[in-house]
Amino acid sequence: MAILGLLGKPNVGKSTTFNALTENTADIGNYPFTTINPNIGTSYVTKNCACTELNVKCNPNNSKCEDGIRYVPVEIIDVAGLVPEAHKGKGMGNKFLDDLRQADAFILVVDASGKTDLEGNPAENHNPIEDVKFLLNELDMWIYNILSKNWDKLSRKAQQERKPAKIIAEQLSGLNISENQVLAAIRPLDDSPIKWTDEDMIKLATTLRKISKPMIISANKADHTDAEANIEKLKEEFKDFLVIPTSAEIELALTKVSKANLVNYDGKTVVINEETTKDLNEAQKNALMYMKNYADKFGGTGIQDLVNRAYFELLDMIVVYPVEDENKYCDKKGNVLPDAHLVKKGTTAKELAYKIHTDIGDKFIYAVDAKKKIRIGADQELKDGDVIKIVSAA
Ligand SMILES: Nc1nc2c(ncn2[C@@H]2O[C@H](COP(=O)(O)OP(=O)(O)OP(=O)(O)O)[C@@H](O)[C@H]2O)c(=O)[nH]1
Repeated sequence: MAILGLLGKPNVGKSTTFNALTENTADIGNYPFTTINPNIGTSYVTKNCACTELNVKCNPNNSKCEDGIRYVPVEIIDVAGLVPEAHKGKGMGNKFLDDLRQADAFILVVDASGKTDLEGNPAENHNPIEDVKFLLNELDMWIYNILSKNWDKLSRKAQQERKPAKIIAEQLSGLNISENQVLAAIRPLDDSPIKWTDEDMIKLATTLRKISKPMIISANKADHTDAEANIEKLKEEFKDFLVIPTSAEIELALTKVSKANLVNYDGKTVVINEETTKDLNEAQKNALMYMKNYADKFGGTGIQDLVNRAYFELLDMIVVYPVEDENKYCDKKGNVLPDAHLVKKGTTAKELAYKIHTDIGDKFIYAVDAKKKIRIGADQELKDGDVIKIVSAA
Protein backbone atom coordinates (compact mmCIF):
# COMPACT_ATOMS: atom_id res chain seq x y z
CA MET A 1 0.00 0.00 0.00
CA ALA A 2 1.36 3.38 -0.99
CA ILE A 3 2.06 5.91 1.78
CA LEU A 4 1.78 9.66 1.43
CA GLY A 5 4.27 11.86 3.31
CA LEU A 6 3.60 15.39 4.53
CA LEU A 7 6.69 17.51 4.28
CA GLY A 8 7.42 21.14 5.11
CA LYS A 9 9.32 23.62 7.26
CA PRO A 10 7.92 24.35 10.75
CA ASN A 11 4.74 26.41 11.19
CA VAL A 12 3.33 26.05 7.69
CA GLY A 13 0.33 24.04 8.93
CA LYS A 14 1.58 20.49 8.51
CA SER A 15 0.16 19.26 11.80
CA THR A 16 -3.11 21.04 11.06
CA THR A 17 -3.20 19.34 7.66
CA PHE A 18 -2.36 15.96 9.22
CA ASN A 19 -5.05 16.40 11.87
CA ALA A 20 -7.63 17.50 9.30
CA LEU A 21 -6.80 14.47 7.17
CA THR A 22 -6.92 11.95 9.99
CA GLU A 23 -9.64 13.45 12.22
CA ASN A 24 -12.59 11.71 10.70
CA THR A 25 -11.36 8.22 10.05
CA ALA A 26 -12.42 6.22 13.10
CA ASP A 27 -15.53 4.83 11.39
CA ILE A 28 -14.10 4.04 7.97
CA GLY A 29 -13.72 0.30 8.38
CA ASN A 30 -11.25 -2.52 8.78
CA TYR A 31 -8.28 -0.96 7.18
CA PRO A 32 -5.20 -3.09 6.74
CA PHE A 33 -2.66 -0.88 8.54
CA THR A 34 -1.29 -2.02 11.84
CA THR A 35 1.21 0.69 12.57
CA ILE A 36 1.21 2.36 15.95
CA ASN A 37 3.66 5.10 15.10
CA PRO A 38 2.08 8.36 16.31
CA ASN A 39 3.00 10.33 13.21
CA ILE A 40 1.36 7.84 10.89
CA GLY A 41 -2.37 8.25 10.46
CA THR A 42 -5.23 6.98 8.41
CA SER A 43 -6.94 9.22 5.93
CA TYR A 44 -8.98 8.32 2.86
CA VAL A 45 -9.44 8.97 -0.81
CA THR A 46 -12.94 9.60 -2.10
CA LYS A 47 -14.42 8.18 -5.28
CA ASN A 48 -17.89 7.67 -6.74
CA CYS A 49 -18.89 4.23 -5.46
CA ALA A 50 -19.75 1.48 -7.95
CA CYS A 51 -23.04 1.02 -6.06
CA THR A 52 -24.54 4.06 -7.81
CA GLU A 53 -23.76 2.82 -11.32
CA LEU A 54 -24.99 -0.69 -10.48
CA ASN A 55 -28.00 0.64 -8.62
CA VAL A 56 -27.43 -1.56 -5.57
CA LYS A 57 -27.12 -0.88 -1.88
CA CYS A 58 -23.61 -1.70 -0.68
CA ASN A 59 -22.34 -3.04 2.68
CA PRO A 60 -18.72 -1.88 2.83
CA ASN A 61 -16.22 -3.66 5.03
CA ASN A 62 -12.76 -2.22 4.40
CA SER A 63 -14.08 1.25 3.53
CA LYS A 64 -17.16 3.41 3.92
CA CYS A 65 -19.86 4.62 1.53
CA GLU A 66 -21.87 7.73 2.14
CA ASP A 67 -24.33 9.19 -0.36
CA GLY A 68 -22.70 7.21 -3.16
CA ILE A 69 -19.15 8.30 -2.27
CA ARG A 70 -16.68 5.56 -1.30
CA TYR A 71 -14.09 6.50 1.33
CA VAL A 72 -11.09 4.23 0.85
CA PRO A 73 -8.52 4.32 3.67
CA VAL A 74 -4.92 5.34 2.97
CA GLU A 75 -1.87 5.99 5.13
CA ILE A 76 -0.36 9.41 5.75
CA ILE A 77 2.96 10.05 7.47
CA ASP A 78 3.68 13.40 9.07
CA VAL A 79 7.36 14.28 9.02
CA ALA A 80 8.26 16.87 11.66
CA GLY A 81 9.32 20.32 10.42
CA LEU A 82 12.32 20.35 8.11
CA VAL A 83 14.75 23.26 8.28
CA PRO A 84 17.51 24.18 5.82
CA GLU A 85 20.56 21.90 6.26
CA ALA A 86 18.46 19.10 7.76
CA HIS A 87 20.52 16.68 5.68
CA LYS A 88 23.54 17.70 7.77
CA GLY A 89 21.61 16.76 10.89
CA LYS A 90 20.30 20.24 11.72
CA GLY A 91 17.03 20.20 13.73
CA MET A 92 16.98 16.39 14.05
CA GLY A 93 17.03 16.43 10.28
CA ASN A 94 18.31 12.95 9.58
CA LYS A 95 15.70 11.22 11.68
CA PHE A 96 12.98 13.03 9.78
CA LEU A 97 14.59 12.36 6.48
CA ASP A 98 14.72 8.68 7.33
CA ASP A 99 10.96 8.83 8.01
CA LEU A 100 10.56 10.12 4.49
CA ARG A 101 12.04 6.95 3.09
CA GLN A 102 8.72 5.22 3.70
CA ALA A 103 6.69 7.67 1.63
CA ASP A 104 5.84 6.91 -2.00
CA ALA A 105 4.69 10.44 -2.75
CA PHE A 106 4.82 13.73 -0.92
CA ILE A 107 2.61 16.64 -0.15
CA LEU A 108 4.94 19.56 0.19
CA VAL A 109 3.22 22.04 2.49
CA VAL A 110 4.23 25.71 2.17
CA ASP A 111 2.91 28.85 3.86
CA ALA A 112 1.32 30.82 1.02
CA SER A 113 0.64 33.78 3.30
CA GLY A 114 4.39 34.52 3.40
CA LYS A 115 4.24 35.09 7.15
CA THR A 116 6.98 32.62 8.13
CA ASP A 117 10.68 32.64 7.21
CA LEU A 118 12.75 29.63 6.10
CA GLU A 119 13.11 28.39 9.68
CA GLY A 120 9.41 28.83 10.41
CA ASN A 121 9.76 32.06 12.44
CA PRO A 122 7.26 34.92 12.00
CA ALA A 123 8.14 37.12 9.01
CA GLU A 124 6.67 39.53 6.48
CA ASN A 125 6.52 38.94 2.73
CA HIS A 126 8.53 35.73 2.71
CA ASN A 127 8.52 34.20 -0.75
CA PRO A 128 7.22 30.57 -0.55
CA ILE A 129 9.10 29.74 -3.76
CA GLU A 130 12.23 29.73 -1.57
CA ASP A 131 10.58 27.13 0.69
CA VAL A 132 9.92 24.75 -2.17
CA LYS A 133 13.47 25.18 -3.45
CA PHE A 134 15.08 24.44 -0.11
CA LEU A 135 12.83 21.44 0.52
CA LEU A 136 13.67 19.96 -2.86
CA ASN A 137 17.34 20.59 -2.17
CA GLU A 138 17.09 18.83 1.21
CA LEU A 139 15.55 15.80 -0.45
CA ASP A 140 18.22 15.77 -3.14
CA MET A 141 21.01 16.05 -0.61
CA TRP A 142 19.47 13.29 1.47
CA ILE A 143 19.46 10.94 -1.53
CA TYR A 144 22.95 12.13 -2.44
CA ASN A 145 24.19 11.26 1.06
CA ILE A 146 22.80 7.74 0.82
CA LEU A 147 24.13 7.39 -2.68
CA SER A 148 27.66 8.51 -1.85
CA LYS A 149 28.12 6.35 1.25
CA ASN A 150 31.11 4.02 0.53
CA TRP A 151 31.02 5.27 -3.05
CA ASP A 152 34.81 4.84 -3.56
CA LYS A 153 34.50 1.14 -2.97
CA LEU A 154 31.13 0.74 -4.66
CA SER A 155 32.07 2.63 -7.80
CA ARG A 156 35.09 0.35 -8.28
CA LYS A 157 32.86 -2.68 -7.80
CA ALA A 158 30.29 -1.23 -10.23
CA GLN A 159 33.10 -0.63 -12.71
CA GLN A 160 34.44 -4.16 -12.40
CA GLU A 161 31.11 -5.94 -12.51
CA ARG A 162 29.73 -3.56 -15.15
CA LYS A 163 26.46 -3.35 -13.26
CA PRO A 164 26.28 0.18 -11.85
CA ALA A 165 22.44 0.32 -11.96
CA LYS A 166 22.14 -2.84 -9.87
CA ILE A 167 24.62 -1.62 -7.28
CA ILE A 168 22.97 1.81 -7.02
CA ALA A 169 19.47 0.31 -6.75
CA GLU A 170 20.76 -1.87 -3.90
CA GLN A 171 22.40 1.11 -2.22
CA LEU A 172 19.06 2.95 -2.33
CA SER A 173 16.96 -0.04 -1.33
CA GLY A 174 13.96 1.12 0.63
CA LEU A 175 13.47 4.08 -1.68
CA ASN A 176 11.47 1.98 -4.12
CA ILE A 177 13.69 2.71 -7.07
CA SER A 178 13.96 -0.10 -9.59
CA GLU A 179 17.10 -1.07 -11.46
CA ASN A 180 15.48 0.07 -14.70
CA GLN A 181 14.75 3.48 -13.28
CA VAL A 182 18.37 3.80 -12.17
CA LEU A 183 19.46 2.69 -15.62
CA ALA A 184 17.48 5.54 -17.21
CA ALA A 185 18.85 8.01 -14.65
CA ILE A 186 22.53 7.15 -15.23
CA ARG A 187 22.28 7.16 -19.02
CA PRO A 188 23.64 10.73 -19.40
CA LEU A 189 26.68 9.90 -17.19
CA ASP A 190 30.07 8.49 -18.20
CA ASP A 191 30.18 4.72 -18.71
CA SER A 192 32.79 4.45 -15.97
CA PRO A 193 31.26 5.11 -12.55
CA ILE A 194 34.70 5.85 -11.07
CA LYS A 195 34.83 8.96 -13.24
CA TRP A 196 31.59 10.44 -11.88
CA THR A 197 32.18 13.76 -10.17
CA ASP A 198 30.40 15.03 -7.09
CA GLU A 199 28.34 17.25 -9.35
CA ASP A 200 27.28 14.20 -11.39
CA MET A 201 26.24 12.45 -8.19
CA ILE A 202 24.11 15.42 -7.05
CA LYS A 203 22.43 15.59 -10.46
CA LEU A 204 21.81 11.86 -10.28
CA ALA A 205 20.22 12.32 -6.83
CA THR A 206 17.87 14.97 -8.28
CA THR A 207 16.86 12.70 -11.15
CA LEU A 208 16.24 9.80 -8.79
CA ARG A 209 14.17 12.00 -6.46
CA LYS A 210 12.00 13.06 -9.39
CA ILE A 211 11.49 9.43 -10.41
CA SER A 212 10.84 7.97 -7.01
CA LYS A 213 9.12 10.68 -4.99
CA PRO A 214 6.43 12.52 -6.96
CA MET A 215 4.95 15.49 -5.14
CA ILE A 216 2.13 17.98 -4.88
CA ILE A 217 2.59 21.48 -3.49
CA SER A 218 -0.01 22.43 -0.90
CA ALA A 219 -0.17 26.26 -0.89
CA ASN A 220 -1.55 26.41 2.63
CA LYS A 221 -3.09 29.33 4.54
CA ALA A 222 -4.85 30.18 1.28
CA ASP A 223 -7.54 31.83 3.39
CA HIS A 224 -5.04 34.57 4.34
CA THR A 225 -5.44 37.90 2.52
CA ASP A 226 -1.80 37.87 1.36
CA ALA A 227 -1.95 34.36 -0.09
CA GLU A 228 -3.43 34.92 -3.52
CA ALA A 229 -0.42 36.61 -5.12
CA ASN A 230 1.95 33.99 -3.68
CA ILE A 231 -0.20 31.16 -5.01
CA GLU A 232 0.02 32.65 -8.49
CA LYS A 233 3.81 32.94 -8.10
CA LEU A 234 4.06 29.29 -7.05
CA LYS A 235 1.97 28.14 -10.02
CA GLU A 236 4.06 30.20 -12.38
CA GLU A 237 7.40 28.98 -10.99
CA PHE A 238 6.56 25.29 -10.55
CA LYS A 239 4.71 24.47 -13.74
CA ASP A 240 5.67 20.80 -13.52
CA PHE A 241 3.99 20.42 -10.14
CA LEU A 242 0.38 20.36 -9.08
CA VAL A 243 -0.04 23.43 -6.86
CA ILE A 244 -3.22 23.23 -4.78
CA PRO A 245 -4.38 26.17 -2.62
CA THR A 246 -5.45 24.81 0.77
CA SER A 247 -6.76 25.96 4.10
CA ALA A 248 -5.97 23.27 6.62
CA GLU A 249 -7.30 25.40 9.44
CA ILE A 250 -10.75 25.80 7.88
CA GLU A 251 -10.83 22.10 6.93
CA LEU A 252 -10.01 21.02 10.49
CA ALA A 253 -12.61 23.39 11.94
CA LEU A 254 -15.23 22.18 9.43
CA THR A 255 -14.47 18.56 10.27
CA LYS A 256 -15.04 19.31 13.93
CA VAL A 257 -18.28 21.29 13.54
CA SER A 258 -19.51 18.65 11.14
CA LYS A 259 -18.82 15.95 13.74
CA ALA A 260 -20.74 18.04 16.27
CA ASN A 261 -23.63 18.08 13.78
CA LEU A 262 -23.60 21.88 13.49
CA VAL A 263 -23.09 21.71 9.73
CA ASN A 264 -23.30 19.17 6.97
CA TYR A 265 -20.00 19.23 5.08
CA ASP A 266 -19.45 16.90 2.14
CA GLY A 267 -15.91 18.08 1.39
CA LYS A 268 -17.16 20.70 -1.04
CA THR A 269 -20.12 22.65 0.26
CA VAL A 270 -21.36 23.49 3.74
CA VAL A 271 -24.98 23.47 4.86
CA ILE A 272 -25.53 25.03 8.28
CA ASN A 273 -27.91 23.08 10.50
CA GLU A 274 -30.47 25.70 11.59
CA GLU A 275 -31.78 23.54 14.39
CA THR A 276 -28.52 22.69 16.17
CA THR A 277 -26.98 26.15 15.71
CA LYS A 278 -29.88 28.28 16.85
CA ASP A 279 -28.49 28.83 20.37
CA LEU A 280 -24.95 29.71 19.30
CA ASN A 281 -23.72 33.25 19.98
CA GLU A 282 -23.14 35.81 17.24
CA ALA A 283 -19.37 35.24 17.06
CA GLN A 284 -19.86 31.48 16.69
CA LYS A 285 -22.48 31.96 13.99
CA ASN A 286 -20.15 34.37 12.16
CA ALA A 287 -17.32 31.84 12.34
CA LEU A 288 -19.55 29.18 10.78
CA MET A 289 -20.65 31.63 8.10
CA TYR A 290 -17.02 32.54 7.33
CA MET A 291 -16.11 28.87 6.85
CA LYS A 292 -19.21 28.23 4.78
CA ASN A 293 -18.47 31.16 2.50
CA TYR A 294 -14.87 30.05 2.04
CA ALA A 295 -15.76 26.44 1.22
CA ASP A 296 -18.63 27.43 -1.08
CA LYS A 297 -16.48 29.93 -2.96
CA PHE A 298 -13.55 27.55 -3.55
CA GLY A 299 -15.47 24.26 -3.71
CA GLY A 300 -13.95 23.00 -0.45
CA THR A 301 -10.65 23.70 1.27
CA GLY A 302 -8.35 21.80 -1.09
CA ILE A 303 -7.32 19.33 1.64
CA GLN A 304 -9.21 16.31 0.29
CA ASP A 305 -8.02 17.21 -3.23
CA LEU A 306 -4.43 16.79 -2.00
CA VAL A 307 -4.98 13.16 -1.10
CA ASN A 308 -7.21 12.30 -4.04
CA ARG A 309 -4.88 13.81 -6.59
CA ALA A 310 -1.82 12.28 -4.92
CA TYR A 311 -3.24 8.77 -5.21
CA PHE A 312 -5.16 9.09 -8.46
CA GLU A 313 -2.80 11.35 -10.43
CA LEU A 314 0.71 11.21 -8.91
CA LEU A 315 0.61 7.54 -8.00
CA ASP A 316 -1.74 6.65 -10.84
CA MET A 317 -4.01 4.42 -8.80
CA ILE A 318 -7.53 3.15 -9.47
CA VAL A 319 -10.25 1.61 -7.31
CA VAL A 320 -11.47 -1.93 -7.96
CA TYR A 321 -14.01 -4.08 -6.13
CA PRO A 322 -13.35 -7.82 -5.71
CA VAL A 323 -16.54 -9.87 -5.20
CA GLU A 324 -17.40 -13.57 -5.01
CA ASP A 325 -20.79 -13.44 -6.75
CA GLU A 326 -20.74 -11.67 -10.08
CA ASN A 327 -24.54 -11.39 -10.21
CA LYS A 328 -25.22 -10.01 -6.76
CA TYR A 329 -21.82 -8.24 -6.54
CA CYS A 330 -21.35 -9.65 -3.05
CA ASP A 331 -18.97 -11.73 -0.92
CA LYS A 332 -19.74 -15.15 0.61
CA LYS A 333 -21.73 -13.55 3.40
CA GLY A 334 -23.90 -11.56 1.01
CA ASN A 335 -22.19 -8.21 1.64
CA VAL A 336 -22.56 -6.14 -1.52
CA LEU A 337 -19.35 -4.48 -2.82
CA PRO A 338 -17.65 -5.16 0.53
CA ASP A 339 -14.11 -4.17 -0.36
CA ALA A 340 -12.66 -1.33 -2.40
CA HIS A 341 -8.99 -1.83 -3.31
CA LEU A 342 -6.63 0.92 -4.39
CA VAL A 343 -4.28 -0.56 -6.99
CA LYS A 344 -1.82 0.82 -9.49
CA LYS A 345 -3.23 1.44 -12.97
CA GLY A 346 -2.06 -1.50 -15.09
CA THR A 347 -2.67 -4.07 -12.34
CA THR A 348 -3.84 -7.32 -13.93
CA ALA A 349 -6.59 -9.67 -12.78
CA LYS A 350 -4.00 -12.15 -11.51
CA GLU A 351 -2.08 -9.47 -9.64
CA LEU A 352 -5.33 -8.47 -7.91
CA ALA A 353 -5.81 -12.13 -6.96
CA TYR A 354 -2.36 -12.07 -5.31
CA LYS A 355 -3.27 -8.91 -3.41
CA ILE A 356 -6.31 -10.68 -1.97
CA HIS A 357 -4.39 -13.82 -0.98
CA THR A 358 -1.23 -15.58 -2.17
CA ASP A 359 -3.14 -18.82 -2.44
CA ILE A 360 -5.83 -17.26 -4.63
CA GLY A 361 -3.09 -15.85 -6.85
CA ASP A 362 -1.20 -19.17 -7.05
CA LYS A 363 -4.34 -21.07 -7.99
CA PHE A 364 -5.87 -18.39 -10.22
CA ILE A 365 -7.96 -19.85 -13.10
CA TYR A 366 -9.76 -16.86 -14.59
CA ALA A 367 -11.66 -13.75 -13.54
CA VAL A 368 -15.06 -12.31 -14.39
CA ASP A 369 -15.80 -8.67 -15.14
CA ALA A 370 -19.00 -8.55 -13.10
CA LYS A 371 -20.34 -5.40 -14.75
CA LYS A 372 -20.10 -6.88 -18.24
CA LYS A 373 -20.51 -10.51 -17.17
CA ILE A 374 -17.57 -11.58 -19.28
CA ARG A 375 -14.58 -13.74 -18.51
CA ILE A 376 -11.21 -12.06 -18.41
CA GLY A 377 -7.78 -13.64 -18.44
CA ALA A 378 -4.88 -13.43 -16.00
CA ASP A 379 -3.09 -10.67 -17.89
CA GLN A 380 -6.10 -8.45 -18.46
CA GLU A 381 -5.44 -4.98 -17.01
CA LEU A 382 -8.14 -3.73 -14.66
CA LYS A 383 -10.00 -0.45 -15.15
CA ASP A 384 -11.08 2.08 -12.57
CA GLY A 385 -14.37 1.03 -10.97
CA ASP A 386 -14.12 -2.60 -12.12
CA VAL A 387 -16.05 -5.18 -10.09
CA ILE A 388 -14.11 -8.42 -10.35
CA LYS A 389 -14.80 -12.00 -9.39
CA ILE A 390 -11.70 -14.17 -9.16
CA VAL A 391 -12.13 -17.85 -9.89
CA SER A 392 -9.34 -19.92 -8.37
CA ALA A 393 -8.76 -23.50 -7.35
CA ALA A 394 -7.81 -22.35 -3.86
N1 LIG B 1 -4.70 31.20 8.38
C1 LIG B 1 -4.33 29.91 8.46
N2 LIG B 1 -3.54 29.50 9.45
C2 LIG B 1 -3.18 28.21 9.50
C3 LIG B 1 -3.60 27.28 8.51
N3 LIG B 1 -3.08 26.07 8.82
C4 LIG B 1 -2.36 26.24 9.94
N4 LIG B 1 -2.42 27.53 10.38
C5 LIG B 1 -1.78 28.09 11.58
O1 LIG B 1 -0.38 28.04 11.41
C6 LIG B 1 0.27 27.75 12.66
C7 LIG B 1 1.17 26.54 12.52
O2 LIG B 1 0.37 25.40 12.25
P1 LIG B 1 0.90 23.90 12.54
O3 LIG B 1 -0.09 22.98 11.97
O4 LIG B 1 1.25 23.75 13.97
O5 LIG B 1 2.23 23.94 11.68
P2 LIG B 1 3.35 22.82 11.47
O6 LIG B 1 3.82 23.02 10.09
O7 LIG B 1 2.86 21.50 11.85
O8 LIG B 1 4.47 23.25 12.45
P3 LIG B 1 5.58 22.31 13.22
O9 LIG B 1 4.79 21.40 14.11
O10 LIG B 1 6.39 23.29 13.95
O11 LIG B 1 6.32 21.58 12.17
C8 LIG B 1 -0.86 27.56 13.67
O12 LIG B 1 -1.03 28.76 14.37
C9 LIG B 1 -2.07 27.26 12.81
O13 LIG B 1 -3.27 27.66 13.42
C10 LIG B 1 -4.45 27.73 7.47
O14 LIG B 1 -4.88 27.01 6.58
N5 LIG B 1 -4.78 29.07 7.50
